[in-house]
Amino acid sequence: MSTPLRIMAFPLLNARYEGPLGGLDKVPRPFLIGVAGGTASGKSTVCDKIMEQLKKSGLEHHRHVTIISQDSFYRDLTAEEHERAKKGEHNFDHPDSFDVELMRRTLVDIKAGKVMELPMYDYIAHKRTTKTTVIHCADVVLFEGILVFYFPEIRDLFNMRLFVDTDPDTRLSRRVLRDVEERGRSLEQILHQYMTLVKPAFEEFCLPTKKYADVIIPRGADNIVAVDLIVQHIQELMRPNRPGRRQRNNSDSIVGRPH
Ligand SMILES: Nc1ncnc2c1ncn2[C@@H]1O[C@H](COP(=O)(O)OP(=O)(O)O)[C@@H](O)[C@H]1O
Ligand SMILES: O=c1ccn([C@@H]2O[C@H](COP(=O)(O)O)[C@@H](O)[C@H]2O)c(=O)[nH]1
Repeated sequence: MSTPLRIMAFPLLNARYEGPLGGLDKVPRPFLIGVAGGTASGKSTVCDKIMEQLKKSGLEHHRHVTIISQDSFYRDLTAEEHERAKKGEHNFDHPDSFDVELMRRTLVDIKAGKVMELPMYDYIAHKRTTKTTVIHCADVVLFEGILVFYFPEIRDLFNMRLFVDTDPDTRLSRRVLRDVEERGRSLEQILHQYMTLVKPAFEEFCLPTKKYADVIIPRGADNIVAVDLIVQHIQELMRPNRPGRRQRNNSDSIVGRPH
């Protein structure tokens, strides 16, 4: 049995939910950022960079930042599915692989300021682990995953949407190295899963969601300029008593947006 998600307590006194960018003078806290992109595009690395830079800023503007992964919301596998997964034949890249309602409720609770404990995912065992990430008093929550923009009920919860756009050959070579080193896969299994399931699902379900991004980050974490601009923008939005703060307009963008 995999570990269920747990809510530890009810809303914090200072938490509030105000919808995208709140009212004219308030920014929602936590500020929820969706980070999508293909497998091994650098989503986690970009999130780490954003978190590092937000935390680095002076004490006065110190931010509590948490990163969570869509992989915590994979549905539990049946024994038969688990056997297929071990051979690289279960489709973890299809939207049906995720428990979308659980994902939605969890994000709504996070936005409402509830203290949440989310299990981390074990890619070797193909299930959630007993290791958890606790979300508590976060100013910024980054939610990363291949299909975080695919489901409208999830997509609409984000205050900012980033898409990490990395060349497919680069992604495949990174995935091979990572899955051999960290996820206990053989080269044959990685390539078989990639060609039959991962690549077709990327083209059908993930790539079309790029159009929902506020910012597209070419080359991922190598793109220092894009990461710096994003961090500056978040800092500016979250600056207390910022004059003239206005509501988010869906046509707003920071670095660029798709056509
Ligand atoms: N800019 C980069 N240069 C070199 N290696 C990178 C870069 N970004 C990510 N990686 C490596 O590629 C692999 C996948 O990166 P990761 O950030 O985990 O991607 P994702 O979260 O999209 O799957 C990891 O092993 C990571 O260390
Ligand atoms: O048990 C599992 C769960 C997921 N995968 C693969 O992982 C990637 C998503 O993770 P990234 O960090 O974004 O690469 C997805 O493409 C799945 O194919 C898996 O192999 N096994």
